[in-house]
Amino acid sequence: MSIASSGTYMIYRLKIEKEQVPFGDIATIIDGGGGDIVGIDVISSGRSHSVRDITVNVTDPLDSERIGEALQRLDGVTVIHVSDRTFLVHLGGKIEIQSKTPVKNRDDLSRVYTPGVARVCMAIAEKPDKAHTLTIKRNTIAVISDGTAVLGLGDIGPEAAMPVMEGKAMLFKEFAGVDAFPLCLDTKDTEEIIRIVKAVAPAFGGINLEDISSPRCFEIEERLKKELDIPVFHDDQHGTAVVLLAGLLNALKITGKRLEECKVVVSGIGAAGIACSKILLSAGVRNLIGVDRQGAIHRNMVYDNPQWNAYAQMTNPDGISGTLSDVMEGADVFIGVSAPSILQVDDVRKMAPDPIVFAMANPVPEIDPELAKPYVRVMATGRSDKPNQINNVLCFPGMFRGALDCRAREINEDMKLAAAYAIASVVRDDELSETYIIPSVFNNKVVEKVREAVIEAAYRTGVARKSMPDFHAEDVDPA
Ligand SMILES: NC(=O)C1=CN([C@@H]2O[C@H](COP(=O)(O)OP(=O)(O)OC[C@H]3O[C@@H](n4cnc5c(N)ncnc54)[C@H](O)[C@@H]3O)[C@@H](O)[C@H]2O)C=CC1
Ligand SMILES: CC(=O)C(=O)O
Ligand SMILES: [Mg+2]
Repeated sequence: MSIASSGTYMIYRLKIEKEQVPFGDIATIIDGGGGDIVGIDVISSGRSHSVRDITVNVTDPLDSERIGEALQRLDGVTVIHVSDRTFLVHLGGKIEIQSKTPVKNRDDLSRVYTPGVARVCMAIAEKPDKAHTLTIKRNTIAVISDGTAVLGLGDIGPEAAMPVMEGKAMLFKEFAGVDAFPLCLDTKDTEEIIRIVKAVAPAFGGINLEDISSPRCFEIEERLKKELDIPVFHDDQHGTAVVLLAGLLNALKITGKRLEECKVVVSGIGAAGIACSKILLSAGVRNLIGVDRQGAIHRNMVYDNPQWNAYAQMTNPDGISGTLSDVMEGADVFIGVSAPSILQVDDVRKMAPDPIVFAMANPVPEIDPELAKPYVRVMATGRSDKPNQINNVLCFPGMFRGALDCRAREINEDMKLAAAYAIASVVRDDELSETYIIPSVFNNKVVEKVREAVIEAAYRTGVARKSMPDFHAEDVDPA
């Protein structure tokens, strides 16, 4: 299974000599090279030649190169250029800033900027809390990364991380109306990241940390949570954990097992793996074994990573050691947040009856779902081109929508658990099946239900700063 196995659209702009080349020859080359023609647009047509854009779906980037080369070799065809629709959508970035009010004349100018703006500044200077209503803080969060654990691509640096962070920002806006601004930092230093985030925090109503590698991500999040009065949420930890729990609650309804009696193996004890393990323990799992590169994490070892020492105390009650393959014996549930293709079919075959496999590494899962399918009862991945997509996008838009709407000072454990149950509840019992345990990211009930559950939990736990009765009134009265 490759990064692009869902297919990508390539556009070949060809100059075709009409007398020399029947279109069938071009179609044969594309078809033989593994491409599907999905569109033909005539760009210009003269007496002797035409220029056409041929849009082709290819599953492997290497196929697209081979098709281009084969077309170039065809007498009477000139390949003018080849473009990749995925790259085209990234040209100049994917988001922009827009004004909410026009600036057409002197009167507009004097209200949005000086001198009028000065009165608003002074109102905030006298009562800093007004920043929540009179600035973008009310609806804007920062998506912050240092580019060290980007998807499953690893430490690819801040510039290369930007397309993912811009993508997250789009999803916040599209799904929940939250304005999100991507900030990729050119430092891996924990203290410097904390200092920078604190310094930019006045402009934002929340901080979404993204793709920061472990174990630094834990300290960065913990410190920022303590030192800031706005929600700080490391999405790879908690967003993933919330959606995983939602999916597992529904999968267990199908297999008829209880969390308390399941043996759960978690592969990859990094940011996502530790948070997934913690949420499962707080939801009732007792027998959970974490496995990383050197095998099962257990309490008879002392690890350099302090997170693992704490982890060993909370998990693996029988102190089992061994490889991933060893601990898969009799497991009811496998959760993968580690690396591509590390789970073998034989490991799945060793699992207890009705096994549940969530292979969530992106973009390539721990096991190809097609290979695992004959042996698992419920299979899920992080991918949008397969059934049961377990992806944190089901959580973070609604989570921040709710947190901003009640002006929560933090996102706590109750809010996360509430979000998980809310996501699970979107799939009704009469809809539930092996291939439908988790709602689609396009199901608009998800954000609504997560928002409501998060707000309710925020009030219940005393972290909401808007008073309940004023809640809707203030939405229409920004002063
Ligand atoms: N589907 C989803 O919503 C999400 C998926 N992920 C995916 O989970 C994976 C991990 O992400 P993070 O926790 O943020 O990264 P991380 O870098 O914090 O943790 C990864 C962990 O996996 C371990 N690991 C690497 N290769 C391994 C192997 N061969 N066997 C066992 N353990 C191995 C590493 O040592 C590390 O502890 C990535 O592929 C990421 O794309 C992460 C967040 C959300
Ligand atoms: C989905 C996501 O946040 C990740 O793979 O890192
Ligand atoms: Mg991420």
